[in-house]
Amino acid sequence: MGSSPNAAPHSEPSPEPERAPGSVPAPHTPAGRDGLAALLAHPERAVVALDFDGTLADIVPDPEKARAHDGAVAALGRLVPRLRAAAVITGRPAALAVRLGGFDSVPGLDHLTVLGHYGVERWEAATGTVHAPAPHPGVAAIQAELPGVLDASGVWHGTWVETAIERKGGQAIAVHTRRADDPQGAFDRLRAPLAALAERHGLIVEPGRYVLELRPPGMDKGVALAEWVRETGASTVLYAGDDLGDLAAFAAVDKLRSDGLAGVLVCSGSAEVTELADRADLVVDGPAGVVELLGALADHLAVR
Ligand SMILES: O=P(O)(O)OC[C@H]1O[C@H](O[C@H]2O[C@H](CO)[C@@H](O)[C@H](O)[C@H]2O)[C@H](O)[C@@H](O)[C@@H]1O
Repeated sequence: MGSSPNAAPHSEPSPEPERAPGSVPAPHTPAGRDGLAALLAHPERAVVALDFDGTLADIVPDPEKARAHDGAVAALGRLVPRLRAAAVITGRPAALAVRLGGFDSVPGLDHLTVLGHYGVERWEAATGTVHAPAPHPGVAAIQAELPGVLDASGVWHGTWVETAIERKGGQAIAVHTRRADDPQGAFDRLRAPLAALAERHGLIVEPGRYVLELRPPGMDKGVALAEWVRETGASTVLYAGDDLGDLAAFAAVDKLRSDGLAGVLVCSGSAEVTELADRADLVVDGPAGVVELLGALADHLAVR
């Protein structure tokens, strides 16, 4: 997709990773192979962090209808008890990710952490509670102005504007173009006016898969991941993501590796986003491939 977050679909299949012994797919980089070897040798020192939409959940036109891919929660339930810790790091509100993912009250996931809104919110399975800061005042101001800005863009007509807006618990607001007649054209046309709107109210625009999210600055998945890994005391980290918002987490893993930790970067591959595949140690075939990887890790660790 080059510099655009949403590439034109193509028909090339995702690369099929080689299989390491025990049928865990093998990373194609030396650093990734070292990271995987460290995870398999000492899972009690390893943590796994995963993005939600596009990584644990298939992309669907209506954000409310996203659900964890079949087998994702079961695979996590088998893998996570063998690790030091696990987290889901998502742009979604933490409680919504928990509901859509079905992560609560799952055997094996009783110590899962969900970091929502790119790390601003935190949900712990152990307590079932969410910690969230007070909303940035700019979000409410933008909510009031946004329908007018979208109407003026001419991308949607009438009530369709409302289907484009995702009100994210007052902490951020997302504009989706996937259901517009021309999703990429709408995305391109809205980018500048939404950037201007965000700037007027002290927010930033986070571009994603046919989505432009207006959210407060100061936190990203890289900061969230690095802080959480430090907190766990882990010496190995595996991170899996699919979208531009995950690049900060990829950069954090690179930095942790330069500090001496072992790491594995997994791309949940899609035709819509190619930037992560270029930087990953391992590319798998979307959420189905992620679930297969989690299951293979769990199987391997079960027979150790
Ligand atoms: O960090 P993530 O868990 O990947 O969340 C990022 C955004 O994902 C969601 O939008 C994406 O998934 C939708 C459902 O499949 C899809 O309709 C949309 O086109 C995708 O961009 C979510 O709705 C956003 O709020 C998240 O910020």
